[in-house]
Amino acid sequence: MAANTAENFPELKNDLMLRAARGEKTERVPVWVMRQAGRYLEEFRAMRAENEFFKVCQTPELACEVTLQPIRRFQLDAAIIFSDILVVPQALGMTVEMIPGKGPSFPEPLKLPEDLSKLDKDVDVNKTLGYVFDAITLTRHKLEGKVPLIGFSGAPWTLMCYMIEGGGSESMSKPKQWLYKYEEASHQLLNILTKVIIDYLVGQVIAGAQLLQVFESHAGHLCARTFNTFALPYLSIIARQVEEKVRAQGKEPVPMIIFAKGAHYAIEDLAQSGYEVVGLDWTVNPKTARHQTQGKVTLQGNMDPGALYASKEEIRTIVREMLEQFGTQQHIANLGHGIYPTIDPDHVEAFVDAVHSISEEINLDSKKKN
Ligand SMILES: Cc1c2[nH]c(c1CCC(=O)O)Cc1[nH]c(c(CCC(=O)O)c1C)Cc1[nH]c(c(CCC(=O)O)c1C)Cc1[nH]c(c(CCC(=O)O)c1C)C2
Repeated sequence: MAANTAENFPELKNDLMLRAARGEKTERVPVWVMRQAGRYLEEFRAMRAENEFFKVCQTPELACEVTLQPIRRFQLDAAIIFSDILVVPQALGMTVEMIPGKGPSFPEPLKLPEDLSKLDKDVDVNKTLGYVFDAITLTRHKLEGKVPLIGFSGAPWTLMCYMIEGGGSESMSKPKQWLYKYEEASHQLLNILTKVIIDYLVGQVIAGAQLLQVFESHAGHLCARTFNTFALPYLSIIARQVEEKVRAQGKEPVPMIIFAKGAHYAIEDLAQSGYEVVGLDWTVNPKTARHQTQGKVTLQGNMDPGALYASKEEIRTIVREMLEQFGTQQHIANLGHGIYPTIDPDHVEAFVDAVHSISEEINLDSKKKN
C-alpha cells in the first residue's frame, strides 16, 4: 500500500475518540495527552539529539516516528501529529529558531503595523506546509488504524502573540499593546492568520487528519472584552469555514476541538462557536462547565499536569474524582495543558490506564443501577 497517498487508509480499529467527540455513547472515556510526544520520553530525546527541532517537523518520516512513540508505549485513544504551532508564522515568511533550553525565538518579530508588509500574505499551504500534510498521510498508514490521528493549528491570537513578542513570555505585553494601540492593524494580522489557518486545517483533513484541535493557548492573557473582540470571532470563522471548505472538496468534515487556555469566562460562548469539543484547562470546574454547556458539546480535559508527579495510587484517586465530576459521557480525558518534560512516563501510563478502568467501572455500576 502506497504510504504517500491520502486514500485507502487502513480501517480504524478504535473509534472511541470520534464517537465521544460527536457526543455519541461510549463504553469508556477516551484519553490522550496534550504534547504526548515530547521530551519526557527518552526516545524523543534520542531523536532530538540527532535532529534539530524543525528538521523533525519538516521530515515526514521523522515526524511520523515521533508521533508513534507514545502510541507504542501507552493505550492512548488518539495520536496527534508531531509538529508545532509556529510552522504557520514560518509559512508567512518569519524566521523561527528553537533555542535549546529556552524554546522558540523570532530574531525579527513584528514591532510596528508597517511590519505587516513583510509577511508573505498569500500563503500556498501546499507549498509551504506540504511537509505536514505528507507527515499526516504517512502517519495514517503507519498507525494501521490503531487510533485516529489529530491535526492541529495555533489560533490567530496565540500566533499573533509569538509573532510580536518574539518568543514565550509571562505577560505577552507587546502583543497586548497592539490590541490597545493598533486595533486596525491587529485585526489585519488576525485576518491574515485566520485565512492561512483555515487553508492549513483543511489541508490536514484532506491529507488524512480525523480530528482537528485549535490551540488558543494564550487566551489567558485576554479579558472577556478583548477575547470577544480579538479571539472568539476568528475562532468561530475558522470552525465554520473549515467545515464548509472540507465539504466543498467532497470530504466528510471531522470533529473539531477548541482549547482556549485561561478563557474560563468564555466556555458558554465557545460551546456555540462551531466546535464539537471544548477543551478545559485545569482551573475550570468540570461540573460548572457541564452546566454552562448544557450537553451541547463534548468536554475535554482537564487534570492538572502536575498531578502526574503524584504517586500512581494518588493519580487513580485524582482521575476518579475528575471522571465523577465530568460524568463518563461526552467526555474526552486529557490534561488541562501540555505534559511537562520532567514527568515520569510510568505515571502517564498510570493516568491512561486509570481513565479506562475507572470509567468502565462507573459505566458498569450505572448500568446495574438502571
Ligand atoms: C501540540 C504541540 C505543540 N508543539 C508540540 C506539540 C506536541 C505534538 C505531539 O504531541 O505530537 C511539539 C513541541 N514544541 C516544542 C517542543 C519542545 C522542543 C524541544 O525542545 O525538543 C515540543 C516537543 C517547542 C515549543 N513550541 C512552543 C513552545 C512554548 C513556548 C512558550 O510559550 O514558552 C515550546 C517550548 C509553542 C507551542 N507549540 C505548541 C503550542 C500549543 C500547545 C500548548 O499550548 O502547549 C505552543 C504554545 C503546539
